[in-house]
Amino acid sequence: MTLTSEPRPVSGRPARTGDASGTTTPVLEVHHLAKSYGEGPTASSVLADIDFTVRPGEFVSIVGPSGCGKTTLLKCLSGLLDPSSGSVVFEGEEIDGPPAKMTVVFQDYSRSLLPWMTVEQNIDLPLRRKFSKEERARFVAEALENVGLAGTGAKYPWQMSGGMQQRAAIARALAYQPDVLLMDEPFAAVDAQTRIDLEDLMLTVQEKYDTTVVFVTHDIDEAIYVASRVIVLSGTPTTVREVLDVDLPRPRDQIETKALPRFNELRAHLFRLIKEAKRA
Ligand SMILES: Nc1ncnc2c1ncn2[C@@H]1O[C@H](COP(=O)(O)OP(=O)(O)OP(=O)(O)O)[C@@H](O)[C@H]1O
Repeated sequence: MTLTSEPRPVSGRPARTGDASGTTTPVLEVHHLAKSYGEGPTASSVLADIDFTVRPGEFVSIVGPSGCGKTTLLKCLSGLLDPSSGSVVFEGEEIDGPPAKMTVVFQDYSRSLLPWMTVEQNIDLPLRRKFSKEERARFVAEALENVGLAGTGAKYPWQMSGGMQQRAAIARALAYQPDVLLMDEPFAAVDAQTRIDLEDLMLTVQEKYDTTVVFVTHDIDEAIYVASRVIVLSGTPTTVREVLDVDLPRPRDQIETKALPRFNELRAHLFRLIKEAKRA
C-alpha cells in the first residue's frame, strides 16, 4: 500500500472531527457490502449485506465462525478485493483500490518481510517514495523502538524469532503512520506467551500512534481484551450478527481485566453468539 503524502510526527495527529455531543465522523463506513466468489450458477455468496462503521481511534475486533468470510471482509475493507455490491467509504470517499492511509498486517509474517533485506531496510522500503532520508531514518528508529526492537534493525528476518518478525511487520505498518491499520489474525502463528505480549504491544502502540485498528481474530478472549467494540459475524452468507461495546476499564491488564466478572459476561455472550451462528 502507498503512504501518506505528508510526514506526520507520531504525537502530532490532526484533530478529530466531532461535535459537542461527542459524536465523531466515522473513518470507515461499510454500506450493504456483499461479496460472492465465482460467476453465474456456480457463484458462492460469502458476505451478504454487511453494514457497520468505525470511528477514529477505535480498536474494533471482528469475530465469527470459521470460514464465514472474515478475511474476505478485511480484503474488501483494504481495497484489495472489490465487493460484488455495496461500498466501503474511507475518510468520506468510496474506495476503489488500496487507500494511501491504510495498511494491513497479515498472519504470515514469514512471507511479509523480505528475507534478503535487514529489518531496518524492510521497514524503510515502503517509505522511500514519500519521505526524505532523514525523516525515514527517524520513522524507522521510532517504530523499532515502539515495538521493542530497538538495536535489532541490522538483523535479517530469518535471524529473528517468529514473535520478533511479527513485531517487525507491525513496526513497518506503523512507520507508515496509517490512519487505519487492518490486521488479519496477526498473532495466530505465534506461541501463547508471545501472543499475550503482542496483544499488550498493540494496545500500547495504538495509543501512541493514535491509529484506528480493525482486528480479525478467531480468539474470543483476545477479541474482547484488545477492543473497544467487537463486531460479531453470522454464518455464511454472512451478515453482522451483533456489535458489542466492550465496556471494560483501561488500561487493560492480562490478569486483572480477564478476572473481571464483566469480562466473563462478555466472553460467555460472544461464545453463545458464535455457537448459534455455527449452528445456523
Ligand atoms: N479466492 C477465493 N475464491 C473462491 N472462494 C474463496 C476465495 N477466498 C475465500 N473463498 C471462500 O470464501 C469463504 C470465506 O473465506 P474467508 O477466508 O474469507 O473466511 P474466514 O472467516 O477468514 O476463514 P477462517 O475462519 O478459516 O480464517 C470460504 O468458504 C472460502 O473457501
